[in-house]
Amino acid sequence: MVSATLMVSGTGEGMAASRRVVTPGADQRPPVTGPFGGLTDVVIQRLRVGDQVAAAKFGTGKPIDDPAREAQELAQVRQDAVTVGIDPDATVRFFQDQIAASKVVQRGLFALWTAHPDLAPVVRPDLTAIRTELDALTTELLRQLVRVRDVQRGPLCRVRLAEAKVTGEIFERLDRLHRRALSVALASVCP
Ligand SMILES: C=C(O[C@@H]1C=C(C(=O)O)C=C[C@H]1O)C(=O)O
Repeated sequence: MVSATLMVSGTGEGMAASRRVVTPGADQRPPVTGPFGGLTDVVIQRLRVGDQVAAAKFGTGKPIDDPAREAQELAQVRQDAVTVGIDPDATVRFFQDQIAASKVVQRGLFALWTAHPDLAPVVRPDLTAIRTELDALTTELLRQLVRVRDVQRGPLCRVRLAEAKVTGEIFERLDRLHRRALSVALASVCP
């Protein structure tokens, strides 16, 4: 039995974000399907880390936006893209979307927790540790981008992406806020 804070759709944006439910084998969900399944899976993992970032910042006066950190991340992925042989501009665009999506999550949760302080997290995670986790996800996302290169160029890119997006939303039980963030995060995957 795994206890997880799940985001349940249809109950108002973010309102269910802090509802504790116990799901049998939440770690055994079916995988997001199709050639973009792996990529979408990691994108969703990164969105969930956005919840942790929000919890680390909320009530501390730390702003959601950290332009210096963003610039450093984007410079790094530009360099990494060249190393692994994928388009640096497209890669930077993709990571700009990941950052924007994380901020959608953070803003949504800040708004929720401000309006409903009883739903605010009681434990404040360590932002430095979370950023280490984000860096690891960056490496994994780059790996996934290399894997999907040909599908991105193919005629069915949007169809395949829609498949991964919909199965991701359902299997990962994303609420409205996280679905909105997922749309932002996947916006530039297909040319
Ligand atoms: C995730 C954070 O919040 C924002 C989003 C970032 C990201 O998604 O990489 C980076 C910096 C911040 O603008 C953070 O501060 O680490």
